[in-house]
Amino acid sequence: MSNPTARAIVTDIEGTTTDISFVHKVLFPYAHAKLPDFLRANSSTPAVAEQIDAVRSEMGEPDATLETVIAQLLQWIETDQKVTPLKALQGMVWADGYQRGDFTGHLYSDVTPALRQWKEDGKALYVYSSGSVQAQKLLFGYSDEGDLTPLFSGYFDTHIGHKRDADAYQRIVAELDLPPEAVLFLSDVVEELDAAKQAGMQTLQLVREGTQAGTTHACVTRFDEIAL
Ligand SMILES: CSCCC(=O)C(=O)COP(=O)(O)O
Ligand SMILES: [Mg+2]
Repeated sequence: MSNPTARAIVTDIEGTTTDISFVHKVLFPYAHAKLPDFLRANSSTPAVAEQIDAVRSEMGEPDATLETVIAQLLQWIETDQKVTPLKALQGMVWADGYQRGDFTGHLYSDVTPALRQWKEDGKALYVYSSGSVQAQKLLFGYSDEGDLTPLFSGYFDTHIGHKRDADAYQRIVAELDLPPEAVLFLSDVVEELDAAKQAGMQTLQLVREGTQAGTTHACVTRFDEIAL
């Protein structure tokens, strides 16, 4: 599989670099367990208070109590909602877990060698995930393979737009200051790849165990099948 014109690679995390089950069986349960006490203890810290207010706005309930906000956040975690303030708060809670060594960021074994090779070959590497930029930096900074953050030139989360929305990819390409066809987007989710393709980007679907191949995007099962 060859994309010789790609000058930058933007990668998704969950289902692409990282096992979905690490996100759903380690990260989400950790956030579910720790978030309530974290919020009760830190609700007046400005960075936390800002996100609590953003949750109230998303709920359309500006006067919601902290306990109502907590109940809403837990329900969003249970149903895997990609709501920006939830993602910001999850990142804050996971920081403690990574720093204490409760877990490391899972990466498939083919990911790190490929990232290192692409970087050495002069490709610029970026991440685009629904997880917050803080959460992305934590996952790669405290990964199974050590700190990989020096490999990346930048990170994008839902502040740039939602992953199934072509506008988000247009904004990413504008920030990279490259023509869209020079940027390759890697993801396991067809709707995300469709949106990136609509924005003019190259696309490649990762079909990891447990995910399904789409119809219109080229597919690989591992990063070492991608020749750039
Ligand atoms: C950044 S690690 C946490 C992953 C996460 O919270 C998430 O929602 C995964 O979304 P993705 O866009 O990487 O599929
Ligand atoms: Mg994914």
